[in-house]
Parts: sequence; structure tokens; C-alpha cells
Amino acid sequence: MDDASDELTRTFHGHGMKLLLVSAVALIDRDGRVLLAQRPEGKSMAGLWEFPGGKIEPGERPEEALIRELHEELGIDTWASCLAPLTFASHAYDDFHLLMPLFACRKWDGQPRAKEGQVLKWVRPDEMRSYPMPPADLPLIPILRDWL
Ligand SMILES: Nc1nc2c([nH]c(=O)n2[C@@H]2O[C@H](COP(=O)(O)OP(=O)(O)OP(=O)(O)O)[C@@H](O)[C@H]2O)c(=O)[nH]1
Repeated sequence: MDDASDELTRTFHGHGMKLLLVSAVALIDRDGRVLLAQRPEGKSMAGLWEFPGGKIEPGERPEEALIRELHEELGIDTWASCLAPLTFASHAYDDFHLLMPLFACRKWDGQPRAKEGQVLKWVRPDEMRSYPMPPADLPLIPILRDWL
């Protein structure tokens, strides 16, 4: 762990809390639909639908983490210049506090396919309420709906 993340860990341990940084994205297709991925069996919160993304590794920028995760999870490639900051989630789970920037992205190379056992679905924002999502994501739905 490098000095910066070490410092971060220490700061939050001081408050008895672990801060988890996760980068996520609303991939938006030409029809204004958003890609959701269903968490596979065996993972925490299995069955819930989430935005593609994942943990930011020490020393990684949020955009870099997302570009890496999109390549690993979906087999698509995008660029930092195509990631627009949209909103964020801040949510206290039992064992960590999640801080999750949500980017919007309309441009990428390749066709998203599930490389890690997820189920993928393009969903209109007004249909998102029918897809059970992690509690951290619930406040993001109306923001996406208003914005798209
Ligand atoms: N990618 C993503 N993660 C989310 C969302 N909402 C949310 O609470 N999370 C949480 O943020 C963390 C994402 O980390 P990850 O995707 O790298 O973790 P993971 O599923 O491989 O591992 P895990 O089983 O340890 O949770 C998970 O704890 C996940 O539950 C979301 O919309 N997208």
C-alpha cells in the first residue's frame, strides 16, 4: 500500500470505519438505455443489479480503475475523455462505508459481453425500479432518470 492510501486507511480507522472507493459507470446506448449487471451467485449481494465498475486500487485514478474494470468485466474499451462525472453514492454498509463516483459514458469500443458470469441488461431509466439494486444505488435512480 502506498503512503496516500495508507494515510487514508489510518484516517478512517481513527473513526472506526473503513472507506471503500468504487468507480462505477452508467453506460448509455443510442436509445438512452443504461447497462445493468446482475451480481452472480456466491458474491455478496448476489442477484442485485448494479452499475459496471469496481474497487479503485491503491495508486489508481477513478477513471483508470473504471477503464480497467470495463475491459475485464465487459470486454469493452473506453477513454478518460469519454467518462463524464455524473453523481456519486455515499452509503454506510455494516462493515464499510462506500464512496462511489458514478460516471456517464456514451462512447466505447466493442460490444459489452458478460465475462465474469454476470447477466447484462439494457434498461430504460423509468424501468430501473423493477431491477432490485444495492441500497447505495437507490438514490442514483431518480438522478439518472432526470438527467437522461
Ligand atoms: N460495481 C458496483 N459496485 C457496487 C454498486 N453498488 C454497490 O453498493 N457496490 C458495491 O461496491 C463494491 C464493488 O466492488 P467490486 O465489484 O470490486 O467487488 P466484488 O463484487 O468483486 O467483491 P465483493 O464480493 O467483495 O463485494 C461491492 O461491495 C458492491 O457491492 C454498483 O452499482 N456497482
